[in-house]
Amino acid sequence: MNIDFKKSNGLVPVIAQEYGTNEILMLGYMNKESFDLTIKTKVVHYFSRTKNRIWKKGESSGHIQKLIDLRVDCDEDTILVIVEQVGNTACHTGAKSCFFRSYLNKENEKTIISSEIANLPSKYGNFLIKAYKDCCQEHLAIMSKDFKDIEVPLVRVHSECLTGDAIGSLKCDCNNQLNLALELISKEGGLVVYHRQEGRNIGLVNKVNAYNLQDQGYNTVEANLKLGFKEDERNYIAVEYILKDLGVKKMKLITNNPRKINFFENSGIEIVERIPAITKINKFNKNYLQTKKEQMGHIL
Ligand SMILES: Nc1nc2c(ncn2[C@@H]2O[C@H](COP(=O)(O)OP(=O)(O)OP(=O)(O)O)[C@@H](O)[C@H]2O)c(=O)[nH]1
Ligand SMILES: [Mg+2]
Ligand SMILES: [Zn+2]
Repeated sequence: MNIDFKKSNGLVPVIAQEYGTNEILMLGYMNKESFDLTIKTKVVHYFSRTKNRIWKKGESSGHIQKLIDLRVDCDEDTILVIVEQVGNTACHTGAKSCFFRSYLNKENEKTIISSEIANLPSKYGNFLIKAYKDCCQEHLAIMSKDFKDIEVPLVRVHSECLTGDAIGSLKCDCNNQLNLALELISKEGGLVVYHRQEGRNIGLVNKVNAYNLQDQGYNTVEANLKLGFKEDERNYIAVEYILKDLGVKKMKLITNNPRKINFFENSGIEIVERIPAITKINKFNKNYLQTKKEQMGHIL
């Protein structure tokens, strides 16, 4: 396989895509030298047209791109690099992807698509479900059958915790909170948004690395920071879209987290009441909950 560096005066466009999520992160250029450096070091080096020199992506921010695969297109004049994006940030603005704005849709608004509504009988009762897909994840809205008739429904926005929700991990309170929310909406009517931003949006691999650091004595906040993330990397853009799509104008939000409340206060959806999501403490999640209270401001 050859790469046609001659076609555009020694430079070839390079699309960077995140391994795992397939998210498009950025477009850059490579000359032969930066290409060779990338292959040799397994860290992506571009040729910066602005700086007019070889540019190791993340050289000053630390947000380097570890090379997982490099593909060449059919006529060998465009490169696709599949990368692990360190720090979850490819864009100099702090956004994950440089393509965070939409020209067709409202500025800064992400394009979100959705499914039809279907029935979901469950051990909690009979629900309706509707799935959504944004740039990065698929999410699920779980509604009680009478949801549309309730003026101020109970709403739980639950971030994905595979270890807790599916495996029953005792390190956190996620599984219990999810059960509590599903029981409540089944009884009183309402909605659970299952928000697939795993591990406060650092993803599963990074969360397990954070757990490894916690095994070594770091707390949940310190572990995130040590891995180069903020304590909480979540955003609720998709959730706001989902709530508005389902016609929620007022809600009783089930949460202990002041950040979630702040977000929705600026979204135009009124929080009429906060319903605490307090569940059983055990010896494995005691310190985790203590840290959330002391360092993340959770109302516990
Ligand atoms: N990075 C990281 N994420 C964690 C850890 N433990 C749990 N999580 C994630 O934390 C998130 C918890 O989600 P939620 O329960 O919806 O949010 P919350 O901040 O606890 O707020 P409320 O439960 O609403 O009070 C999930 O995405 C979990 O996967 C951890 O030690 N490190
Ligand atoms: Mg929680
Ligand atoms: Zn959890």
